[in-house]
Amino acid sequence: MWRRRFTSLPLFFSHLQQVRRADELKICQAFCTETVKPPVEGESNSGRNSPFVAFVLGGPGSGKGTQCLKIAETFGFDHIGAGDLLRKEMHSDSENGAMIQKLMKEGSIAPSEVTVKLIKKAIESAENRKFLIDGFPRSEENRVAYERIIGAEPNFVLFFDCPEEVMVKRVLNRNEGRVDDNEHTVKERLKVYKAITLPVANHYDKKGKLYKVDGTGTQEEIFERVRPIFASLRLST
Ligand SMILES: Nc1ncnc2c1ncn2[C@@H]1O[C@H](COP(=O)(O)OP(=O)(O)O)[C@@H](O)[C@H]1O
Ligand SMILES: O=c1ccn([C@@H]2O[C@H](COP(=O)(O)OP(=O)(O)O)[C@@H](O)[C@H]2O)c(=O)[nH]1
Ligand SMILES: [Mg+2]
Repeated sequence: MWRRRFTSLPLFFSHLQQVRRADELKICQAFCTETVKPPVEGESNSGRNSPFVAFVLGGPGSGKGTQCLKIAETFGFDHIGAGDLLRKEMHSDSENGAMIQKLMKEGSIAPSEVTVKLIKKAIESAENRKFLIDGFPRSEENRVAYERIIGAEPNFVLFFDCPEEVMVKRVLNRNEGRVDDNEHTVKERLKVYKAITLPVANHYDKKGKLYKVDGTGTQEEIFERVRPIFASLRLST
């Protein structure tokens, strides 16, 4: 049976030397509380086998993908990049391909049912039961759709806090041939992020599930801020 346990609280706090007291309280709440919503019949995978899920949020270029790779490698999580799933769908023969490309170019958000369906499929097809869901939910509508279809809230939410000018610089230097890595789209994406995605972070903050990490500095420096959070998890099957 899949169960979550948060053990060794003293060890956990000793790891968090650089973390402010308020954040310690938040992360403690994050690991100690969990609300599981009643699932919609036939749509949910919640229950005894529900996976351990961390949403990873932050603006465009805040370093979500980069840090997820490190977390996945170090702590054995599967990394589900919502944007990566949509790009894969866009490059396939899917009926949604053209629509996704248009939305990405505009910096808009894809319909929830499309993204949640892709995420659900990725979760269900994995052997792993620990997931980082990177870049999702991007709107309150995304969040509600996920919680309804998956039938559970995330266990906690990691949030990379980064100044706009740093994020823009990183995006414009990303050089991965993405349709949205240009000055016009990044400006649109920042507007969408502030108006539509930040309320999702605020929602989880109010529930004590948000863990905010300073997203500035080198990749290694940032990972050293992230490491204690995951090092303190005690998951058992
Ligand atoms: N700490 C960092 N310092 C400098 N560049 C970074 C840092 N973290 C990531 N990058 C680079 O910035 C770009 C955006 O990072 P990425 O992880 O894709 O961010 P996000 O997924 O949040 O959009 C990538 O080219 C990445 O290599
Ligand atoms: O849940 C999601 C995730 C991504 N996107 C779209 O995909 C783009 C790129 O997302 P990604 O997470 O790859 O971008 P990042 O923040 O990593 O730069 C976003 O601007 C949206 O257009 C979306 O619609 N829903
Ligand atoms: Mg990314």
